[in-house]
Amino acid sequence: MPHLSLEYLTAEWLSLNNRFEPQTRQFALSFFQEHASTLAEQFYIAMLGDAEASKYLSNDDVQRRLGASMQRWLSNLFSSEDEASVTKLIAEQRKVGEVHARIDIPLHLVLRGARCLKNSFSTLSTSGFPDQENQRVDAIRLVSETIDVAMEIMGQAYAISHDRNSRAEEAYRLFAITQNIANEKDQQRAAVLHWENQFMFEQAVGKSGSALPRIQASDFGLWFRHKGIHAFEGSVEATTILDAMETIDDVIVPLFGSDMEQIDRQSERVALLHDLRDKVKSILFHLDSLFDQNNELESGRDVLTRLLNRKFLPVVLNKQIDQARKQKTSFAVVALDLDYFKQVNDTYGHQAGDSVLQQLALILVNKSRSGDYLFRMGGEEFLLIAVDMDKTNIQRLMEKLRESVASEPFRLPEGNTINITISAGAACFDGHPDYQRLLRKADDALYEAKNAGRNRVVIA
Ligand SMILES: Nc1nc2c(ncn2[C@@H]2O[C@H](COP(=O)(O)OP(=O)(O)OP(=O)(O)O)[C@@H](O)[C@H]2O)c(=O)[nH]1
Repeated sequence: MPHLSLEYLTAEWLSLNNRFEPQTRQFALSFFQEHASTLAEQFYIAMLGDAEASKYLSNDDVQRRLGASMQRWLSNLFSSEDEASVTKLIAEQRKVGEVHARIDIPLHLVLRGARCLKNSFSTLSTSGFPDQENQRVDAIRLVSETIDVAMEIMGQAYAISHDRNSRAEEAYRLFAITQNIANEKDQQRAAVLHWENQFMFEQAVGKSGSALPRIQASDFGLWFRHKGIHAFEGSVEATTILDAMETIDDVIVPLFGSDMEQIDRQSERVALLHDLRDKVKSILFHLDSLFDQNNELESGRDVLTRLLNRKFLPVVLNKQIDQARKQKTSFAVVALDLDYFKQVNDTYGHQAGDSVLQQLALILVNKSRSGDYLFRMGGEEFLLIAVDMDKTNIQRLMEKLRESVASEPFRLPEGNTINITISAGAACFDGHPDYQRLLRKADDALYEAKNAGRNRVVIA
């Protein structure tokens, strides 16, 4: 999509400004400064009335900052006069459009917000020019046209980013299941059977309902709910597998529960086990079919470590945010970085450094769960997205990773071994829709861990 050039937009915005008297612009400016909190409040009430819009505004942090950011945005719109500040203003509108696309706010909601602001201005400004109706009409036109120009620029940046995200999302859907498809299929089949075995054993030794393992929380369950479901999105088989898992966990397993005495007649117990086995068979059958349909897809990974590269990070994070919101769960983002890695390269050579990176990737894969995501962000920086994770568990997981790395002798190509440590910083999803914030918090926590002496973990 071609961009309207910056020069063209700047000239248009300046000519819009010049069509109005300086005191009209001044009026708009002081009006917005004076009424910022009332406007934010009205805006908030109007948007919360819309179920779709409210989910983008319900986060406490968004709510707290809304008034201030709206005031800043409006003040800038009416205080920028010369060419340099208008150019800066245009860049700001583009950035806002990109943020909206990143957090996937539908464009019509942004336009609705703008309409709400224009409407509030024309209603509230009646007292500003009691005797001069013409000036009030002028001010309304200025405010309306300025907000429209801002929306136009935001909208264009939004569309460009959104197109890019959609393409990445589609590519990711194809990519997600294609990392060695035969392997993945075998691994996930084995994970289903492992859960079934575990369940059979535990119920045979007399464990009751709540203590019995649930398939949705098993390795397979996590993998399917977080990765498989995106890869196979829209297919009937995927829905059938999700339904089968739900029936197992919510209907069949509880019958093995504290009411076991009531189903202690052998025949009822056997019938229940048959039901369970049928559901597991159905999961395996549909899983095979999903893999078979998708076995010709391409893959794309970091060449050195075979971890994900950062290309799909935005898609994965947006999907996790969406899922966490819908299912009221949380997840964590962990930034990991090797300590003093430069010394390894300087002392033992680049090839030795490469081998350390590969061994580290292997440890991270082995110590995380198959539903988690591991990225190599570049150089010696890694990122883990730990699904279904809260603050207590992430602390435990990070310590486990840190200790595993510290205690592992890393083999170098020459045959000798060295010890390496990592530092890590984590942030848990707190309901805020913008994943960049989460990445920033994890990075800040990592920075803190480095500053505190390295070989340690910090949670934001
Ligand atoms: N062998 C190898 N080295 C890499 C690769 N990518 C980045 N590096 C090296 O990683 C090193 C990173 O150094 P720094 O950023 O100073 O970090 P550090 O030495 O680990 O120090 P701290 O992170 O502060 O503990 C540099 O020497 C890079 O050349 C790679 O793919 N292979």
